[in-house]
Amino acid sequence: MSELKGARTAPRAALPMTRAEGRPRKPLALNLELTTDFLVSFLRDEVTRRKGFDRVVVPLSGGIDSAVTAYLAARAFGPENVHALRLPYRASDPDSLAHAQLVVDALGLPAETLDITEMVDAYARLVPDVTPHRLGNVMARVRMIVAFDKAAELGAVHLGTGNKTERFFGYYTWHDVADAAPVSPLGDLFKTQVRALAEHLGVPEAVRRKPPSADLVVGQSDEADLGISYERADTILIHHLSGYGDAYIESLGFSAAEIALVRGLVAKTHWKRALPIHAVVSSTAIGEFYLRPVDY
Ligand SMILES: Nc1ncnc2c1ncn2[C@@H]1O[C@H](COP(=O)(O)OP(=O)(O)OC[C@H]2O[C@@H]([n+]3cccc(C(=O)O)c3)[C@H](O)[C@@H]2O)[C@@H](O)[C@H]1O
Ligand SMILES: Nc1ncnc2c1ncn2[C@@H]1O[C@H](COP(=O)(O)OP(=O)(O)OP(=O)(O)O)[C@@H](O)[C@H]1O
Ligand SMILES: [Mg+2]
Repeated sequence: MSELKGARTAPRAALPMTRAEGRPRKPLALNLELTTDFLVSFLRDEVTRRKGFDRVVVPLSGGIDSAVTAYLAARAFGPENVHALRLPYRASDPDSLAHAQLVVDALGLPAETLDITEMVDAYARLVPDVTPHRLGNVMARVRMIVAFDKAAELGAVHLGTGNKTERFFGYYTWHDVADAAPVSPLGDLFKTQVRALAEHLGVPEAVRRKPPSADLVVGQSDEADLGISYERADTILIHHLSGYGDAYIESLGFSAAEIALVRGLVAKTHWKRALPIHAVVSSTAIGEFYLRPVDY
């Protein structure tokens, strides 16, 4: 894997084609072996070589994104160095715990369950009219607090699990456990690519087959919230991002309403993909004049 050592960008052969290279026939297809090698190498490079940690915490929900993250981490650091953290709330789907356990057992990970109900409900008592949507965001951010503290206890960093589809749709809680993580391996993979990778890595079928859910509000599912399936959304999204116009995307079998939905979700969430903004009042402003993007 020497050609991958130190690389932050996957070799070209792992990436789908862009418009400039001709019409992609299967634009979401990945070289799964090469992508796996790259992501394992990326994790070692970012966590160990650049940051000096050899253990990670993976908040494990029983869903496919955190399962794939755990599988990659187990290859990168060895299962004994991947601490699986299950963080149920009292209203969480019981399957979430059971499916997380399947991953723990399959990989042989050290695992821990910390119930976040008291933390979340303590806040809910302060704000009795809090809506389910807002309380869901509180849960997601409470998980972030716990993941950082667990990482501090273990001398580790926690891994983010966000994928590219949810990042482009702004379908996550800003600065939550999946977003505000030091290192994230899946952020440039569409959800359907994460599914393909999950099969390639041998993630248990029960985890791969169930409908994606944030599990923050009872009965919630990603595709119902978004109003479109990931299969259809990803194909529209990759063509939109590669510069194809509506007429061409419609010719692939998508409706004007679906295309408008996808374009609209991307357009209204640019702010979420950016870092918090600081006023600039000097010639020594961080990120403007003081540019040191990588710590060595
Ligand atoms: N234009 C703008 N520029 C800068 N900041 C802006 C802003 N608009 C809102 N904000 C701020 O951001 C807040 C809203 O954003 P945010 O707090 O993220 O919350 P919001 O976008 O309202 O909700 C997050 C959505 O993601 C879903 N989710 C969350 C976590 C995980 C998953 C999953 O798939 O697992 C899904 C969740 O169910 C919910 O539907 C506002 O309250 C405001 O403080
Ligand atoms: N109950 C939980 N325990 C531990 N971590 C959780 C829990 N719920 C959510 N998380 C963390 O938040 C992340 C975001 O949730 P999300 O639902 O997007 O991903 P997922 O559950 O792994 O996959 P899917 O999208 O298929 O449900 C998870 O990947 C996980 O890291
Ligand atoms: Mg989930």
